[in-house]
Amino acid sequence: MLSLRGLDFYYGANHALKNISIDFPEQRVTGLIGPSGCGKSTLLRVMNRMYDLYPGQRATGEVLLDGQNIIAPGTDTNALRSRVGMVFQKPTPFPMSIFDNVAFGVRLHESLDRAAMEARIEDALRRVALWAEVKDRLRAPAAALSGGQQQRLCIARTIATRPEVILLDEPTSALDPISTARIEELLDELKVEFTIAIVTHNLQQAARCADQVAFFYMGELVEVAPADRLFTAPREKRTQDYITGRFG
Ligand SMILES: Nc1ncnc2c1ncn2[C@@H]1O[C@H](COP(=O)(O)OP(=O)(O)OP(=O)(O)O)[C@@H](O)[C@H]1O
Repeated sequence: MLSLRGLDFYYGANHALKNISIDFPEQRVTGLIGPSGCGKSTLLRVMNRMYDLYPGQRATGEVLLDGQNIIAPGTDTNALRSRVGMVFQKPTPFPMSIFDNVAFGVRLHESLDRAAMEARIEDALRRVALWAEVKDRLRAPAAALSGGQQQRLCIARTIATRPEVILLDEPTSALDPISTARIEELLDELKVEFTIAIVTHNLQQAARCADQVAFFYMGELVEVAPADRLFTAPREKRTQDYITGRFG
C-alpha cells in the first residue's frame, strides 16, 4: 500500500503541492487528472524521489510505502526506484539492444545467471505483449521499434525489476489509438500484480482505466473518488467544471 500524508512539495519558493493526503490501493489503478500545471507530474516525481537529483527541490510530510516514509533521510533511493518504477510520456528506450533495455534495471539490483536473466526478460516481454514481435531480434537496437512498441518495451523494463508500484506519466499521449488501446489493456492486466498510478489528460482514458480518480487543481487535491462516481456525480464544483470542460 502506498499512502501520502500531508505532503507538501516546493520548487524553490514555488509551493507546487499543498498538503496532499491520498491512498493508492494495491491492485488498483489510480488516475491523476487536472489542468496543466496543477502538480500531477510533480506528484509522480515525489513518489520515486526523482526530485533528489535537483537542488532547491524539497518535499515535507509522508510518502508511506509499506509503512515506511520514503521521503525521510536515509532512504536508499536506488533500492526505492526498483520498488517504484516510472514510465514517461515519450518512450525513452536506452541506446542499446531490446534485450539490454529490459535487463538494465535487473542487472543493477540482482545478479541472475544467464538462464534466469533470459527467463526474466522473456517474462517481462510476454507480459507487455511484445514477445512475439521481438523474440527473433532481441539483439537489435531498441530504437528500431515503433513508438508503441518502444513504450511497451519501457513498461517491460519497468516491470522486469519486479516493482511494487508503477507510475506512468501520460504514457499514451505520443501514441496512435491502436497502441493506446494496447497499453490500456496492459494496465488492466498488470494491476493484478502492481499498484498503478497514471497521469492522463484524457478523461475517457481515466474513466476506462482507473478504479479511482484524483482531481488536482493548483497544487491541491480537490477530490478523490471511484472513477464512476467522480465522473457522474462529483462532489466539488471545481471537479464538475473541469470534467464538463468549463476550464482547463
Ligand atoms: N523544474 C521546475 N522548477 C520550477 N517550477 C516547476 C518545475 N517543474 C514544474 N514546476 C511548477 O510546478 C507546478 C506543477 O507542475 P507539474 O509539471 O507537476 O504540473 P502538471 O499537472 O503535471 O502539468 P502538465 O499537465 O502540463 O504536465 C507548476 O506551477 C509548474 O510551473
